[in-house]
Amino acid sequence: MHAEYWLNRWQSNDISFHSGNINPSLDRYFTNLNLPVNSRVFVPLCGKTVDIHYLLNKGMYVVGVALSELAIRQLFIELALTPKVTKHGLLTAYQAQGICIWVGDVFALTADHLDHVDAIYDRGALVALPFAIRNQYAQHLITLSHAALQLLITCVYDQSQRSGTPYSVPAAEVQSIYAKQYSLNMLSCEKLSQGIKGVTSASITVWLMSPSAS
Ligand SMILES: C[S@@+](CC[C@H](N)C(=O)[O-])C[C@H]1O[C@@H](n2cnc3c(N)ncnc32)[C@H](O)[C@@H]1O
Repeated sequence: MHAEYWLNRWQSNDISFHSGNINPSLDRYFTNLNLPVNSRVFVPLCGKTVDIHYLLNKGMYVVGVALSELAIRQLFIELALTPKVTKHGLLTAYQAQGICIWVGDVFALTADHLDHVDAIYDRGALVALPFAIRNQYAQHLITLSHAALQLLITCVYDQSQRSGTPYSVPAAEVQSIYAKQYSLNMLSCEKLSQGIKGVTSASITVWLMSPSAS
């Protein structure tokens, strides 16, 4: 049901979540990640975000996962890269210089598929998932990446005023799913002047999450 919803959205080009511009919070806070060139950045539920172009231009190796093969074909066309495509069970890898995108369900991905991860960039991923699976997703990311440093962007609004994505993920929920493994630093929390999808009071919150010393 969940997969079908997203695949239909890509099929009908109903991709209002996709922006032609680099996410301003990524540009503002990328240096906070302090990543050397050739670091491996995991972009879960990546779609064809132009933030991947940004990360590649910063010399990062990008690893992503996305349900829609159509999105990933478009991503490689827009990057002007010809991927090598290989099947690995339930997943298909699209690879080119500096990038590997896994097409399939994020929950089918294992740490072996990803290899080492230096940082995670989550924009439009946690907030794309319903409450019932967000904790499972968060624990899965921790397992996949061994709790790699993470830049997380969420939106916050009164969920009772609308249903559907992007879901509101308030600070208390971020803390409850991530505080065990991470030290959480809210870099910013800014009101959206236009609100979000008809809800007038909404904000965007950016978190820098560093692995806790164990
Ligand atoms: C809100 S969009 C955000 C895409 C991208 N992060 C961006 O910022 O443009 C959510 C994306 O997650 C993908 N997706 C949803 N559930 C997924 C899953 N279980 N595994 C992999 N990708 C998934 C959808 O196809 C969609 O492209």
